[in-house]
Amino acid sequence: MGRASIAVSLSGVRAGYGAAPVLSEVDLTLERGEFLALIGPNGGGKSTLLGLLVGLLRPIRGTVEIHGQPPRRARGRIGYLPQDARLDPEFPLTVRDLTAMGRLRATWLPQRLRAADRPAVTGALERVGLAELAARPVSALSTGQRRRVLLARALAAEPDLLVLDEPEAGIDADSAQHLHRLLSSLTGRTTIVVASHDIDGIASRATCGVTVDHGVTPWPGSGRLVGAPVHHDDPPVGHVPPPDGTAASEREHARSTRRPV
Ligand SMILES: Nc1ncnc2c1ncn2[C@@H]1O[C@H](COP(=O)(O)OP(=O)(O)OP(=O)(O)O)[C@@H](O)[C@H]1O
Repeated sequence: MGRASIAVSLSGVRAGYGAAPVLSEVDLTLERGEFLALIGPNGGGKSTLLGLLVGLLRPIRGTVEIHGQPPRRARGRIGYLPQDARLDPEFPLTVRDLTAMGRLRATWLPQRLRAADRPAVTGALERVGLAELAARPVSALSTGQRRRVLLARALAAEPDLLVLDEPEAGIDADSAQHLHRLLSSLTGRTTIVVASHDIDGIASRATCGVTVDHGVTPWPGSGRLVGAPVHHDDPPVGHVPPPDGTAASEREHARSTRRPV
């Protein structure tokens, strides 16, 4: 694997919000088109890791690169679904408006949507099954529908890297099935990083995975992910199921109590 095919690279990363780091010694390399699942306990650092990828958080130590650039410079290539997006209910924004924000560049200058942006917006709404609600105010949506619009916003960017923080949260069973199919259809073309507690759904569809618990531990078969640099004779990208176990909650617990190696 050459440098050009590397989408995400974290090397010797330590990150957090205060004196004690949340994440330490994180090395992780992801090839273009791979679908990486992050699982782990509450507070383990999944959102923190995603924040590093999208440039919301800078590492205390180490480097983070997206397509060879610092994340802030690569922002135009990243679509991000945050876990906790605050939407002002008083702000008169339609479903289409919010989705279209995914097309805007990261700048404070006023911008107009170009005609060429419209198909991407319409396509993103169709992909999340909200085309019929395009003209509805966001304030009139259910929690799950709002989540799906935010996913549409991330998709509308037509990103090289899609970063999703618990996309399954609050959505119904049909929408979850839809989401699984969507992620499978993007795999191989778009690099995907998803933090999820949906081990049997989303995480089982990933091509590789790590448990995040103040460090990262690759799932069996995903060893290539940890430790840069990556070499040409690495095994090909393939589906890597989450470790076996019994009930999903037990599996989650087993993983969440495992320490980084
Ligand atoms: N903005 C912040 N300021 C201070 N501490 C924070 C902040 N965001 C997260 N933390 C702390 O960092 C740690 C990791 O949080 P993070 O949200 O990354 O975990 P997570 O694995 O995504 O958890 P969950 O599964 O609950 O979403 C937690 O102890 C949390 O309290």
